[in-house]
Amino acid sequence: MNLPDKYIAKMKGLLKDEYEEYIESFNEERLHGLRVNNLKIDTEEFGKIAPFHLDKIHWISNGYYYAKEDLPSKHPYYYAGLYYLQEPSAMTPAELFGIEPYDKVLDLCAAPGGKSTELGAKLKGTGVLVSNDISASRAKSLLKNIELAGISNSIVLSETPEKLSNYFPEYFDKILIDAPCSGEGMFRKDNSMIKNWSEESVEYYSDIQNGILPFAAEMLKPGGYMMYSTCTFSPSENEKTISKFLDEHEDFELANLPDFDGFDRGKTEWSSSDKYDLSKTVRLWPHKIKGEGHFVALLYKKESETTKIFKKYKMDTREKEYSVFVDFEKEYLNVKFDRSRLQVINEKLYYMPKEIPVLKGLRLLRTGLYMGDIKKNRFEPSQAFACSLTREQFKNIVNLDIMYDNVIRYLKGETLQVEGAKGWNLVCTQNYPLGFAKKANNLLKNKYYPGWRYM
Ligand SMILES: C[S@@+](CC[C@H](N)C(=O)[O-])C[C@H]1O[C@@H](n2cnc3c(N)ncnc32)[C@H](O)[C@@H]1O
Repeated sequence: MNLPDKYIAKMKGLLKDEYEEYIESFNEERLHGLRVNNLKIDTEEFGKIAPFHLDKIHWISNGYYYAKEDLPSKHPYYYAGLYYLQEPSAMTPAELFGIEPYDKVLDLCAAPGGKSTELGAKLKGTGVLVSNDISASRAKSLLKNIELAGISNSIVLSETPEKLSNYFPEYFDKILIDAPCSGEGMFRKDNSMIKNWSEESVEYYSDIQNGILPFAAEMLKPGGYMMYSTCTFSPSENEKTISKFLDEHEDFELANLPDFDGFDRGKTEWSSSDKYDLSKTVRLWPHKIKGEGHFVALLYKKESETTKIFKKYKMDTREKEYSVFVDFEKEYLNVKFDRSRLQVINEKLYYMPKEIPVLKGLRLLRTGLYMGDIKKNRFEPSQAFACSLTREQFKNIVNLDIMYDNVIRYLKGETLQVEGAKGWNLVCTQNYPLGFAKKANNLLKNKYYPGWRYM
């Protein structure tokens, strides 16, 4: 491991007696983590059906370590959205945040969606999840992961925090800032992070973090919580960022995070003042826990009267614009969608979250669930819609046995010759939805989204 001399000197200074243990942790194999998507399947049930070598991650209720040779990204259950592959320590912020159904949640630096997909699962289809990333290309993978996970109540954006703050004043109950950082905690997992490291890069990221936090604060309701996390060790990006923020925001205070075996705490002596008890924050070290490096802080915005109002989004779609969907619903669905949330935009039908602000002028990748396309005489359901459904919600099912190659053939976009009712079918494996197909004559026409095909 070729660590920069200046980095070694800095870590020796921070860790003192513990430095040798830290360095030895680089000789250990990196760990592989998988987080079960509880929107689709219960954690214990997944443990029973998954053909992987699983070991529970002790501080993550739905997290498992898997063996490298399991290749879970190649398994059809991955395509059914049953889990997300994520480094174990990176699961910590969403696990500790205390998201509750009906919360309005913002994930400000969200791509590619490791934490957003869990925040969405914890909302259980209620409230609203706004997932944003400043990088338009990274926001595209974020959208895919949100759709694959079956999260239906989300807005996906690619904006600056400053611009967002004009649209969502004191709107959110909870905001996660998983900040861009110098990535020191990922050195063992990703060698390229080492090459990009310099003392200047630490200062560069610290400036960005200090720039993001005040805008996040403006979007949080009084009485709401803001979580700040990084995957780096440097105090300038962790304790010092938090103490600087608290110096400038007297309406905020640090909230305590729980303790688990192997957790270390943040250090007040590593911040720029002794005014705040940084031991309420959490530090994860690769020599103390089976995971990489992470820092997590929880901030509480004190209660006060909110004076901020946001301009409400008004639905402006009349039933006749989506009448083809109503026919589709009668013929194929066992659920009825709330008419007041259906919105047609450019011949696409969306199921919108409730009580959202006007979004005009923002770089939007998705508002709500993209259900499908309104064609002249018919409705064409989308891949995202298939991912949001359970087997019970659709009338015609083609259930492919996981043991046979028809599952992979379907995911590759091939036409199958299998039994099925005429018209639209929800294709599942072991009753977990994968996508749509349309039965005509004796063939099952494959409607799996071409951009997501199995490679
Ligand atoms: C640590 S990564 C986020 C990882 C993500 N939360 C996950 O769990 O998959 C930080 C992200 O912040 C984004 N970013 C950088 N500067 C930003 C800014 N000023 N506003 C919003 N996002 C920003 C980057 O594009 C990057 O995707």
